[in-house]
Amino acid sequence: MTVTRGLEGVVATTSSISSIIDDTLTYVGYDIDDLAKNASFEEVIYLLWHRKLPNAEQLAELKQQLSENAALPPEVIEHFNMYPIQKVHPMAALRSAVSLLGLYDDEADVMDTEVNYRKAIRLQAKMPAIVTTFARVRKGLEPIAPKQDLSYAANFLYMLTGKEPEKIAVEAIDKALVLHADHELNASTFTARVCVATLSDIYSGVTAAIGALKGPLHGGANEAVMKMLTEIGTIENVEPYIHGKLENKEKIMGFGHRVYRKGDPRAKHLKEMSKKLTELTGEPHWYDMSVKIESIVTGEKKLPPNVDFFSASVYHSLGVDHDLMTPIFAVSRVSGWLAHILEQYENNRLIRPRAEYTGPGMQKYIPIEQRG
Ligand SMILES: CC(=O)SCCNC(=O)CCNC(=O)[C@H](O)C(C)(C)COP(=O)(O)OP(=O)(O)OC[C@H]1O[C@@H](n2cnc3c(N)ncnc32)[C@H](O)[C@@H]1OP(=O)(O)O
Ligand SMILES: O=C([O-])CC(=O)C(=O)O
Repeated sequence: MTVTRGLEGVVATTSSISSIIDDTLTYVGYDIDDLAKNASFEEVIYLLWHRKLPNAEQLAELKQQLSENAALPPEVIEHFNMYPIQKVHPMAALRSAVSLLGLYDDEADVMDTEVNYRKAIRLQAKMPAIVTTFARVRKGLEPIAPKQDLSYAANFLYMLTGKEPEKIAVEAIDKALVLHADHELNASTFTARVCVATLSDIYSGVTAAIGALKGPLHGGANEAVMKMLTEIGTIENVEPYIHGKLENKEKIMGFGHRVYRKGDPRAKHLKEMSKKLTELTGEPHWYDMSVKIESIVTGEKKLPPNVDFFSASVYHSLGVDHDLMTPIFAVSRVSGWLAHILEQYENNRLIRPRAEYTGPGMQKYIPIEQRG
């Protein structure tokens, strides 16, 4: 048996959703740079789910479906009061809430292409309300119902703050959602596909994927980057802090990638946004510190920043609580998970690799009274 640890380089499926070839990321053949500049998140959802950009009518229909389905069932809102919400990480709350949503969807276990598409809309639509309701309830604030006439990104900010968001904030969130929407067979997407390849339901697949995204080696890295920036505190402290970590063989969060070698094409967009937003908020030190960290880590370890590195200072500048950074990633990535889940159902085969056994050889059962 040949063991490929971490399945590095293993091609486990075909997919027509997104590709990473020679450090270029495309969604259905559209370069991420093109989409980041021009597309709205709703257009990207449509693209990932239908493999084509929507025309005006199709986009309007999707937007309407998303806003009609954006509100949470009262049972899901109430459940946030049923556990020690102050101690719970929002990713754990999101994971549980998505699982709970499945209990209130009469079609949760219906395996039919059209029904699965309807479930995808319902789930995508509700993700912002889950995150923002949790964020408000834990502060003792009333949840805010979604507004029908707002875009997906604007509604997220509106439900979070209760105020009509500024244009620049909406544009920043919208672009971040576009940039995070899909990424070939990353760990959380693979998790979703493994789960539904048993012909389990969409809610189970997305619940499992949220669990995988939560870890700091994957989506959880953006929150870890902000924690690092906060610990560093000043530009003068960057060098001793980063050198200390590298000397201790500790990882610098937000750097490195399993697939990209020269660099993550999404990072430059977030870097640009970080510069602009940190200047606007009068806190340019977050950007300056990030750039200095980047120059040390790329210089000494040859590791470029990934999507999570500059997104930390972007979200911080938008006033987002630091532990909501990974949930925002999930609000975007659920579009990719759902595209992959639907693709998996279309041409399913159980995903079941092998393990090379390294435990003891054949042993004979020993009755408990004879064991040492
Ligand atoms: C959305 C996303 O998921 S993007 C990734 C987000 N995750 C992070 O930012 C966490 C930090 N980065 C990492 O842990 C890794 O680079 C990963 C998990 C992204 C990729 O991991 P892998 O492909 O398995 O690489 P692996 O962890 O084996 O690292 C290879 C070598 O580079 C080093 N390395 C990799 N990333 C880093 C880092 N961020 N800081 C310092 N060294 C690093 C490792 O220590 C290892 O060195 P060694 O060969 O001397 O032991
Ligand atoms: O592809 C990966 O391994 C991780 C990543 O960048 C993502 O999921 O966006």
